Amino acid sequence: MVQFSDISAALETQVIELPSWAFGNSGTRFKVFGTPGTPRTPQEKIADAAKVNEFTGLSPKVALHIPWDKVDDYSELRDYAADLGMQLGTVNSNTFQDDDYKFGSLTHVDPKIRQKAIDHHFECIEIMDATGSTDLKIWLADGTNYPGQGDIRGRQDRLADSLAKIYARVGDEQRLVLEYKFFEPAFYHTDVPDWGTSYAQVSALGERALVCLDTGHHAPGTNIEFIVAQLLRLGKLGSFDFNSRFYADDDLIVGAADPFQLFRIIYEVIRGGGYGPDSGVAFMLDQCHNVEDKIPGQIRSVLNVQEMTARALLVDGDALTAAQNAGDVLGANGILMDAFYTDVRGDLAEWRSGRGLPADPMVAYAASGNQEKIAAERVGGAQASWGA
Ligand SMILES: O=C[C@H](O)[C@H](O)[C@H](O)[C@H](O)CO
Ligand SMILES: [Zn+2]
Ligand SMILES: [Zn+2]
Repeated sequence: MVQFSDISAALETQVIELPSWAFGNSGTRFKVFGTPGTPRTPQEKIADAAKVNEFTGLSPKVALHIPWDKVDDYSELRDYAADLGMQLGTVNSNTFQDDDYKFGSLTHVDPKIRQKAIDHHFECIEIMDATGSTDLKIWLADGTNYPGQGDIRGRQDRLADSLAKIYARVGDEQRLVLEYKFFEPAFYHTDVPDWGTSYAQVSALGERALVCLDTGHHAPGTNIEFIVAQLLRLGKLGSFDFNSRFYADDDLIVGAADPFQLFRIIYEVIRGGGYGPDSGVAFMLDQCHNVEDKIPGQIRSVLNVQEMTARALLVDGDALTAAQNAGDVLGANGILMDAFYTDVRGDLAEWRSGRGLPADPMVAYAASGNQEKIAAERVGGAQASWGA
């Protein structure tokens, strides 16, 4: 039986990267709600991410989205973050909000439009050089809405060519992660719809090109942990965009909709060697808090990942392997379920207290008065939101 004390050290190394855009206003096509205290600048987003790290000790890294986090001096932004104990992480490109990309970006039939999209990624790589970021994350809205609208094969060939040009500029200490998504905003075909396509495209590039798995980007019923196991086996899982969903790409708090799925995913990460500081697998959140306050929403999120990580680390691997090899169906399932049903919240609270962190970060943050403080201070100016 694995005890909590056996996994305590493994929990020390967990790093969950926060998305700067989760602190801005986001919403749906129906409405983007404003919230008192929402940041107006990349600096205020980073300050909010630092608050999450202050109360959880889990999130010393914040991902940027370009141009949403555009500033004049990125090394200055790096220093600003460092003063708050934060590192600037993954740089997310954006080729989904420019009129020129209506019919595609890296897949567009017009070489001028493709070059414009490629140049945007060159700009992102220059930003990475200034921020010290290692990962360039590419998610493409590219796709079509009607059969016949686009040449699926031709678009794949143009995508491969564009990615090769971008990859050639990626530094030796840097990586390119390609995110897939089975639909939206395209509703007939998406050019990078599944792990197989992302794998095929990044494998053609080289060893520093990897797959990004967003947990909200699969068809209902998809066994995501199987994809995790396979990509780890192939050495091509670069990063996660963690969130949860009831229906589509809802970008809800990770673990909120299906904590058992999160547990199963993280179990396969651990089993496949994808957990730990040298695993090369980045844990990032990709969420939007449409109705709940954003800082506590992010605190809740990183705690959910930590909790399911602790439960997955409690799986008695030896006993499980023995039961699997013995064909003991219910025994094997029972061993995994025992870990999942182990309530680790008390142990985690003690674990935090032992490290100078609040036993219950949600309660501590609510009592800190920070939410009221930023609501009072951040008046005037435009609140940050998707698209701005
Ligand atoms: O659905 C879009 C993807 O999840 C991307 O990761 C995107 O960049 C992110 O959601 C912010 O819009
Ligand atoms: Zn994503
Ligand atoms: Zn998404």
